[in-house]
Order: sequence, then C-alpha cells, then structure tokens
Amino acid sequence: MTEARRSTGVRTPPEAVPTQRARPLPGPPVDQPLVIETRGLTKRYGTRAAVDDVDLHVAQGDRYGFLGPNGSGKTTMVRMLLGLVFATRGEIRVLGHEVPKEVHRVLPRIGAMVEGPAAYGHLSGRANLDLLDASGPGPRTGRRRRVGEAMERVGLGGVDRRPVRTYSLGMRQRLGLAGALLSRPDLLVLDEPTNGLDPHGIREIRELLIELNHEGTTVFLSSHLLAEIEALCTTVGVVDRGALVLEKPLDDVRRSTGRVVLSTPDADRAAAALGSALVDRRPDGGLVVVPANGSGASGLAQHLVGAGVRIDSLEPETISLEDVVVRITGPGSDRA
Ligand SMILES: Nc1ncnc2c1ncn2[C@@H]1O[C@H](COP(=O)(O)OP(=O)(O)OP(=O)(O)O)[C@@H](O)[C@H]1O
Repeated sequence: MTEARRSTGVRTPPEAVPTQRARPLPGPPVDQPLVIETRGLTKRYGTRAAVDDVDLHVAQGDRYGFLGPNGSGKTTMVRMLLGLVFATRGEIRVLGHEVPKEVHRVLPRIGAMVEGPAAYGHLSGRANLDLLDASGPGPRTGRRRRVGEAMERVGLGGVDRRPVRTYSLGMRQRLGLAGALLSRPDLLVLDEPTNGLDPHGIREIRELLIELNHEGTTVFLSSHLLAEIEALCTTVGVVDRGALVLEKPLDDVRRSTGRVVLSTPDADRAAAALGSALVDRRPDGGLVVVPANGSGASGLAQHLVGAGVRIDSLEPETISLEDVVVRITGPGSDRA
C-alpha cells in the first residue's frame, strides 16, 4: 500500500505555476502547487504492467527522487510525463496542463534528459547546443548568449569548441544537462542523470541541481541509486515493479525513532547499568537504548557517567532511507 505524501519538505518557492486547472486530479494535500500529478497512470506492454496505477505528486520547488531498481518502470514513467510514450490508462498533468493533449504547451518549460545525452560526436559541444536551440521554441536572437551561458553553467565553458567525441562520459552528461537548461526551464526531468559518472562527476551534477533548485527550478529525477537520492532530494517516491509504494518528504522518511545509540568502550558495564532500557546491540558495537521517560539523552548520560561508564558518543537513532526501502520493497523486488 502506498505510504501517501502528507506534506512537502524544505521549499524555496519559485515563480508561480498556473494553478487554474480545468479538472484538478484528486490526491493528498500538499503545501505547494503540483507541477507533476498523475492519477491511476498505467502502461502495459502485453500482459506486463511497466507502470501500474501510479498517483504521483511533485510539488513546486521539490527535488523529487523517483527511486526504484532496474526494470521497475522509471524510464517508462519519465517518457510518459514528456509525452514520448502513451499511457494505457490514467491521467497526467504537468505544469497545470494535460499530457499528452497539451504537451506542446508544457515542453517549452521543461528541460529533459532521458536515457543519456545524445550528441553529434564530430561537432563541438557548442555546435550541438546551437542545433538543439535552433530546434527549440526560443528566438534566434540571443542564441549565442543562451548557449554560452548553458555551457558555462555546467562547467564546459573552456571546452565548448572541442568535438564531443573527445569528451569524457561525465562531460557528455553535463552537455546533456546544458541542453536541458537552454530554455531556463521551470521543471527539469532527468532520467538517471549521473549514470556512468565517477564520484567527482556525481557530486558536480548534484551541486548544480541543488543550485538550480534554489533558483526556482523544480527537479524530478529518476535513479536506482539510493545514496544519490538521499544526498540530493527533498522528496522521494519509491517504485517497486511498476507500483509507487512510498511517496514522502525525505525528512519524514528519515525520522528519529526516539531511541539513542550509545558508543562506549565499557559496553558490559553500560549494559548492567542500563538494565531493561538496553533494547539492542548493533553489529558495530553501538548499544540501542530507550531513555527513561522524560530524561532524554542528557539524563541517560548523567546516569551512565554516575555508573562509571565512559561515553564516546550518544546520538539519536534515525531510520535511514535504505531501512525503509528494504522494508517496503522486500528482497528480490529487482528480480524479473
Ligand atoms: N518498449 C517496450 N516493450 C516491452 N517492454 C518494455 C518496453 N519498455 C520497457 N519495457 C519493460 O517495462 C519494464 C520497465 O522498464 P523501464 O525501462 O521503464 O524500467 P527502469 O526502472 O527505467 O529500468 P532501468 O533502471 O534498467 O532503466 C521492464 O520490465 C522493461 O523490460
């Protein structure tokens, strides 16, 4: 069952999205207008549902991570949002417009990168972006500036005249992102944007996306990399075999358990002093403790020190995104 979204995470609201909707799709309330919403969205290939009855809610200002194992339907979802694949059933609304019916009104406001960046290898990065810009809705005037700015933005300003065939994978990925930025989009839709990048490249892309988000761009990205979503996103949607099984602000997912984890060189002495307040011992040696009612971590520390226990650290126990994903998707969810 879907753990539905109740509120949005940290927000820097960008300029307003059209809120007049001919027919708003029903869904859980959120604090900001929705820039992507789907209702009962389903895509079948033969008898197999690649996307299965999905109600998605991406709010303005989100950095929304669409997380799922390989083959769980992420790319199919992204392609439907962009009008590249027709749904078998269900409704899609992006930036207040129906997709695919009104996709021509939506696409000029979206920057997208799906299934890796495509570029002509014999042309320079700048020439590739010139071509892309020429095929877009933007005016001819200002193209040079737009392309230059986009190249600078992704850190390719110094190599803009080199043929793309000489670019590393990371540079190609950044060129793809530069293409997505040309129209100064309200919404970025990125399918596995850090695929194939090394840790340095992943960090660069992440920092750039956070920067763009702070300037007002809503970011929707798909990934099978839990750590990537955890480091970048404000909201997470978890998809398992085509179905959305969780959609929540990341801060709500990683909530505190109310217990604390004690790290000490005097574990046995601590265990004796804690009695029934000690509820678990972790593989890393940490003692999981339930502080006595109202005493909190400071009361616990006082009690332990009084019992002659040395304390290395005493920290609140939190549930990680990984804990939650493992629990709700179960083992083998990424198997065919
Ligand atoms: N054109 C197609 N025809 C038939 N089946 C398809 C087609 N496109 C996707 N599928 C199937 O739909 C399911 C979801 O695929 P999709 O590519 O959307 O998943 P994904 O989560 O993006 O996977 P990955 O992370 O590997 O890219 C898979 O079982 C895939 O084989």
